[in-house]
Amino acid sequence: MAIEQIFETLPIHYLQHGISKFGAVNVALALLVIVAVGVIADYAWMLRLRSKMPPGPFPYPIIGNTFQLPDHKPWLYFEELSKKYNTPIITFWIGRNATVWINDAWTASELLDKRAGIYCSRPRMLVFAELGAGQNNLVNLITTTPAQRERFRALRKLTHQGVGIQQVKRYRDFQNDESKVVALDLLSTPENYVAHFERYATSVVSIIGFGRRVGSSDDPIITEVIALMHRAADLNVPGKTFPMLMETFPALARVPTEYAPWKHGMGSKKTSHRGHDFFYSLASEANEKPGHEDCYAKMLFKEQEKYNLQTKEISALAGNLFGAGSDTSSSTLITAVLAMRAFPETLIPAWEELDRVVGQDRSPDFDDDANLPYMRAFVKEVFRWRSVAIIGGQPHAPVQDDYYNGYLIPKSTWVQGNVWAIHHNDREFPDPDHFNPNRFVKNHPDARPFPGERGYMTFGWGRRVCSGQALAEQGTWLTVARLVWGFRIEPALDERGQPIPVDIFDYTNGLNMRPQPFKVSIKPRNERIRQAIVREGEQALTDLAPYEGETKYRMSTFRKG
Ligand code: HEM
Repeated sequence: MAIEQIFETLPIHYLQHGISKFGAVNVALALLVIVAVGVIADYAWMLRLRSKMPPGPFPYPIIGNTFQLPDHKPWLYFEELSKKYNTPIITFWIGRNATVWINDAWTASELLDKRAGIYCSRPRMLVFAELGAGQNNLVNLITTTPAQRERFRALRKLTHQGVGIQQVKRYRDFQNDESKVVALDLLSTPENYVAHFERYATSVVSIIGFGRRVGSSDDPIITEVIALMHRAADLNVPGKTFPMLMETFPALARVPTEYAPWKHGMGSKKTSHRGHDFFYSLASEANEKPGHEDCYAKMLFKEQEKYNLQTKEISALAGNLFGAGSDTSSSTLITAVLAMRAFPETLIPAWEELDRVVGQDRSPDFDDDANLPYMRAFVKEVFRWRSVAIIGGQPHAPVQDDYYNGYLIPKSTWVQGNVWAIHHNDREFPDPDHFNPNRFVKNHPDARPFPGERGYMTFGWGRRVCSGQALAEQGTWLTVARLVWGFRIEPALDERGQPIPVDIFDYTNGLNMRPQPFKVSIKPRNERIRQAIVREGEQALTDLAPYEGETKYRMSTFRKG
């Protein structure tokens, strides 16, 4: 803390006065001594803290370990460090901030689930929160004081009124219809499978939020909003380049955005927290439009007075549907296609089960879930194999000092669950890069103990566990089951007729990761199934007609300020 305080308490007029009285050289020397003493005191504080915290690489003054971070995929590096220090939790200094990385399922469960009351907060996050979605957005909300905790409970309750476990059952009809449209679209333009998944995921949350479906991949909600979410996910990976380097040098965040290229446009007053005004406008537009009385935006306005909701809060709650629920769900579906392409042997038992239980004249429905245990295991393995939120989303932070195995984890420390390492531990998941649904088949020899009933930690932990988990799980199950039931996912061929290989490690470097574009052949399994897909898809489009509509707002207009 010492250094920041020195700079903050050094008003410029004292400096001018000092220079005229003692001369520039003397003042410069005095300043140097003050800075040196400050740095030494600060470093002593860091090292003292380090001696009590979980092990990790030795930090340097001011910069900590920041410059030891790799250029890409830091989760692999933290997994390695955990092995090197032979401990499930390690400490890594981002500048002068100690961050703790949990690399093991049992430790994550012990700290983040069992001690959920302690690890329920978020740390101060400069890039993701203060310059990004806002520290007061539910996803980033700090909950150290009783007032903050009360606000957190209110915002979380409102979110659950939109996408809680009970609520999302109401959405099954249109979610199912949108998923049938995906299958229909895959018949005509299979090469655009990524766009179809993005449209599906965005449309589902848009109907929930605003009573309006997204019928085309050219809809600005996709071309502008989702593009922005991708950018945000890419910029928010711990790293030694800007903008994340501002976490190491927080003073740089104070420079006005127009003079600070390192901020990558973040924190601009004109855009007021990443398009907030845009989401508020979308919500109030939906609120004023007659019909779809049960959409989330209308509920927020109805509850505005009771919960004293501010404009920014309405905006953030509405925007979170897209921010948290669209890229995540579509990336998971892309991963499912990669798994199906790379591990075709896993489809044979799935087809056997689907043909036996569902048949070929209709696609699987929510009611079939209980009778399709292998399909359920298949989807769980999709969530485990390449989890989209690869570092568990935003960090947690303890609301008080805590001890684990004798190590101190100080209040407000940045605590991150390394989902990559957790889901790649040989002890729980032998041969972890092998896509193997049998790991989740009850009593199968490939199944291993894992904390919690789900068998994976893809949706986070404790009080901050993903609010949209039920929605994402039911939609992913249904769409993956429909894909497996309906299609052969096989190698695409190059111009010489040779199969084009895929690389199961070639993923993006984002906070939410997805496979890099890959080519694949997607064809209906047979004519009978093709006809069922057409019939169901066309009916779904008719049933979805009441949700057709346009918004007059464009995010680009707001962002130009
Ligand atoms: C496959 C899809 C999804 C995945 C893998 C996912 C994963 C996550 C993860 C890992 C977190 C952080 C949890 C933690 O801090 O412990 C999170 C938080 C959150 N997610 Fe999701 N998510 C998905 C879909 C959704 C959807 C569809 C919605 C809503 C429509 C949603 C809304 C949220 C919200 C509001 C939070 C913040 C919770 C808080 O801080 O209290 N997510 N999600």
